[in-house]
Amino acid sequence: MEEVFLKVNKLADEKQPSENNNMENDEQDRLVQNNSVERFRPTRKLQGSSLYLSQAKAMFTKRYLFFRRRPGSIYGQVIAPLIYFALLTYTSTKIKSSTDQNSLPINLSVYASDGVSANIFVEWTQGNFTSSVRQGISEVNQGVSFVLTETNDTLNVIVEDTKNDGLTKFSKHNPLGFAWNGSFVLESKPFTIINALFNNFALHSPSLAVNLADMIMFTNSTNNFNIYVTNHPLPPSNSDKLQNTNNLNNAQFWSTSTIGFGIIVAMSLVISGFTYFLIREKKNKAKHLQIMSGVQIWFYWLTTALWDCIFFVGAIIAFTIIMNVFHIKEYTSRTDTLILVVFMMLLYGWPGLPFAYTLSFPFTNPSRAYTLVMLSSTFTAILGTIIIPLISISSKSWGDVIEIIWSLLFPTYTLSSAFNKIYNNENSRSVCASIDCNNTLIAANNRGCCGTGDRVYTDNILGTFGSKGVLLNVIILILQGFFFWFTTIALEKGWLNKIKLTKPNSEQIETDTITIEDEDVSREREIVHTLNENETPIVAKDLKKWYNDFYAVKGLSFHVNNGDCFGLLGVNGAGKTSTFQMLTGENVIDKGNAYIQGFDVTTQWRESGRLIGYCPQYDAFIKELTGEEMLYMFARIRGIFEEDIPDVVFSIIESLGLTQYAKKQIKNYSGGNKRRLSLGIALVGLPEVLLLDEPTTGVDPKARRIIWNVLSKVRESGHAFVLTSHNMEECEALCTNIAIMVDGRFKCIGSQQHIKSKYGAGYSLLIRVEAMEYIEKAKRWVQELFLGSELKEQHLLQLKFELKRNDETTWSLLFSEMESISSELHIVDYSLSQTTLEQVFLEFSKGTGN
Ligand SMILES: Nc1ncnc2c1ncn2[C@@H]1O[C@H](COP(=O)(O)OP(=O)(O)OP(=O)(O)O)[C@@H](O)[C@H]1O
Repeated sequence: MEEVFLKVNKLADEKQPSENNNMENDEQDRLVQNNSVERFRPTRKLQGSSLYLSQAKAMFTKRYLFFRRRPGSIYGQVIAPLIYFALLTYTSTKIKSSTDQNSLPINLSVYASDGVSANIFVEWTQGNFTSSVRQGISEVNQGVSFVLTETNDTLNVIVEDTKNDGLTKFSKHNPLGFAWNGSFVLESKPFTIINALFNNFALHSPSLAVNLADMIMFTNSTNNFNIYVTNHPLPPSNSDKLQNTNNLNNAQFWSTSTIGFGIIVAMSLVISGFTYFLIREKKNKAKHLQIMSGVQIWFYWLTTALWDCIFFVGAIIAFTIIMNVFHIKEYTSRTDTLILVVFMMLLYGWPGLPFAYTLSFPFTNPSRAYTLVMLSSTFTAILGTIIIPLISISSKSWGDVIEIIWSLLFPTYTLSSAFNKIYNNENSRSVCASIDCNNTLIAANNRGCCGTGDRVYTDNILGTFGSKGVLLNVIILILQGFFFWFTTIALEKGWLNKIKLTKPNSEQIETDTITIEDEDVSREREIVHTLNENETPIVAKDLKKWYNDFYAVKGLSFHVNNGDCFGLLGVNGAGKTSTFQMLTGENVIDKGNAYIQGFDVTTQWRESGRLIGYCPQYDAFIKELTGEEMLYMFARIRGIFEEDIPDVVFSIIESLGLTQYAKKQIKNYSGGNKRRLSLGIALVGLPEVLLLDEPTTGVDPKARRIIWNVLSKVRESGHAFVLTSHNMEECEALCTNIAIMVDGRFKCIGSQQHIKSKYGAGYSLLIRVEAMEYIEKAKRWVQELFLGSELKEQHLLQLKFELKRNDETTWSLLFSEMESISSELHIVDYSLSQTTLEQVFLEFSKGTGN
């Protein structure tokens, strides 16, 4: 079937040469054949600072391309924080604080609106009382439309009108009433009594009622003057303003807090964005591959932090501009305060970045990490901002203690607390600036501004502890920085894993090692113990691995020489990938040891990693990059000269048949093309040793053959490699030595021929009959003709037998016997072959549940 597939593929390519490929099929095959694998490895390599520069270029290009091609990260890390901060800063400017208020004329104008006149009740009117009321009101309410309603039962009228109009509408237009209460003469002086009634819906209606009552009285006696009433509150005193900044019920407090909240949320958004890329790279093992390929751990984190700093500083510049645009004078009007604000924000980056890095370690889902880091940072800081002042109200000392603890735990709270202190200090300073402290009387009454020891603000906020200065905040931020960088390094180095690692007890290990072993496997173990690790490219000595209590790899020993390909075969879950991961340093070797070109993998996995081209089972890509960009990145990491990179990358792309996909983003690649690219990454710079974990899974037969050609050439050029594959044909084509692994152990080891001869029954016979009715007869006849033969498989019309080898059996005899029965048994076709690797493999995997 595979041959048919290849033929059809060729025909299709001939018919549509330009659609599927830029090159003719044969031309590509020729190129692959002729393309020397030595082109993968230029003769010169960068060293020292040039290598670091090249790797820095790789690291920054990767981040830049990822950022450019993911609009979501631009929104999350740039636009959202800016919008949020701008909105909250704007809101803070709208919160009214204690300032001078405008004067308010006390007259009827507010009651005559919406085309309705203000209504004044006139009760028990006598003589010209009504006209006096009208005149008195008119005098001081020029241009205001009002009507008078005469009644002897005001209460009843009000009740009825309120019922009809509703309380609000009634109250808006019925502010007052005046009742004639008689006039009399007392001690020859005339007295007139008027009752002024007011609707207490409005605060100023009593003063309006009294004023108009006076006007009505004056109208009766004289016409010479009017009384106009205005309500103009006194400006708030300085002590009012100073109290306001610390008063939970006051607008000033909330104005400060609003900006504090703005900083908390905006900064939380910025730093939580730093986790996203890190988790993606860690999860898909692209980070491990980069570190294996030559990026030092410290350099990886340095370049990561530098890239994040670019964003961080950009965000700070934008926040500063926003504060200036909205004229938050407490932060912006004095240059040294503005510098302090910027300094505090910059200082926050010292713990803020590693805080996000530390929190990124437990996560595997980048989006979830982004949300949780953002929420935890925001929530803890806002909680502190609200709860700590409340505690301080009941107990100042407890408030101070909790503030220090909270600040130590959460950098975002520490920053927000510093912002509040700066705001309050500057606000107090500007209040005090209007007080004349040279006047001893004023100074004595304003010790908060004019005193020395007990002043409400400080000129040296950066150097002051306590509620007035930010020195404690600065110290805490610096300490936090050291702490969170330490936790980042500890998690990266896996120090915590070492503490919690549980191993099976030594008794169990011994029992596991002492099981009966194949003699070839034992011999290989002895060889490995005697050979010189410095002269053998790959040596594995009694490798053991367990995952908690599960013993996955049980003491593997093997070695691979230059020019050899060691095939690691095994059923799913046999422990192949775990073995690879131990060889590459991705997984800790729990017992035993491995050496790559003499480097001890347990202690020098980064050094040994540089000599390994690793094609992992998973796709360790940054899928927003193109295949070509990915190869460029690894070429830079491996220290290939910039001028040599195009040729290296081009020859790899060409050899693996990836030309037409090279400039496409990896996220659009098919599974097979991703595998090809993974292999391409392993081939960059052609390291001494190749570890290839199922490099052709999912690759079509034609591309598989292209890959085999390349790998054969790599092997012939003297490189050593280990290959795992579930494709036996692939192992037969490429491997010089093979081991079959079952349940964490080698069941056999040796050359292909040795394994086939030792474990294979002899020959394999495959026949296909014309119809189902001939099946039973065919089974009987074959087993009678070839004594000891065994039926291994039956699929529809196809039967597969294993024939026993003996001294007399020859190929000619087998064929002549088959020819003699083929027409009698209605055999359509048959094939005879030596026992294949696959059959040996199937024998070993019996009973493994696979
Ligand atoms: N991180 C892990 N934690 C717990 N068990 C694990 C872990 N990784 C692997 N295992 C277990 O160890 C055993 C060996 O796994 P491994 O991936 O090495 O097998 P494999 O031979 O590579 O399989 P496959 O052919 O499917 O890739 C399996 O039983 C697997 O479930």
